[in-house]
Amino acid sequence: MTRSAASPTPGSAPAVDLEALRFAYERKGPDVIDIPRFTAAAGERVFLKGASGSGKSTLLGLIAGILDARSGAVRVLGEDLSALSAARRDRFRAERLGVIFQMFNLLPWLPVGANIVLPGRFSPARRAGGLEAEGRRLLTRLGLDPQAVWDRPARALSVGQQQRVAAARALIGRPGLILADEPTSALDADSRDAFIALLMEECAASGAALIFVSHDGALARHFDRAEDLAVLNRAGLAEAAS
Ligand SMILES: Nc1ncnc2c1ncn2[C@@H]1O[C@H](COP(=O)(O)OP(=O)(O)OP(=O)(O)O)[C@@H](O)[C@H]1O
Repeated sequence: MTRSAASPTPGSAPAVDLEALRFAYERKGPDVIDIPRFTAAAGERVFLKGASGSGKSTLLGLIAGILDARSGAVRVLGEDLSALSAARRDRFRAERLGVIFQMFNLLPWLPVGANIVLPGRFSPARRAGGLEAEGRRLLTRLGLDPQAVWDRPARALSVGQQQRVAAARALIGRPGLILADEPTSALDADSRDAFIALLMEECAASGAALIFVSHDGALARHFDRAEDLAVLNRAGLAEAAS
């Protein structure tokens, strides 16, 4: 289901470059991920389709440096993650990646605005420019009124609104790569299409690559390229999951 690929910026490292990547949750357990090769060019927006349990969140965890590969290479924005300590990987993630993960929810007791500008606390690189102005601009673009929500605790928003706040937080400070794990699951079809269109525009404007995973193949048409995890991942979890 490969579509036309975006042209990479000449001379820039791929956003993601996986080679002979294998991962298991248990030391002697079966592979959950077995991907011979996967690359996403700088600035490329890639859709990864996979059934529930096919390894989507696990793969994003490996690309984000949250999980350690059993073997193989995970290169992200030119950095070989296996060569970094866990602490350096955490810093790399804070400085260079934007994540919209099911498991990385907002801090519920913090106001929306504080959640959005949080990446700037951990990374000088993402502090450049007016963080608050940029956060308010992103919220507006994502269909939320900053006046109304900036000072409200995140937990007071609906799940769909919280997903949009998480998107603004991921985009702030122009990270080189955005990882998104089913960020539209709480949205109706119209809001979902609008959300994806805006996410794509914001990634294009900031030059960020995007890896977006979902079980919903209908979303593939929005992206530069679409891949099926059942084909990419030889661990063969998809049959078991479907
Ligand atoms: N912490 C864990 N420990 C052990 N096995 C796990 C763990 N997390 C996931 N798995 C297993 O790894 C496989 C892939 O899970 P993963 O969460 O990556 O799938 P997914 O495609 O993201 O699923 P979903 O769409 O339902 O979120 C599944 O068989 C799952 O049971």
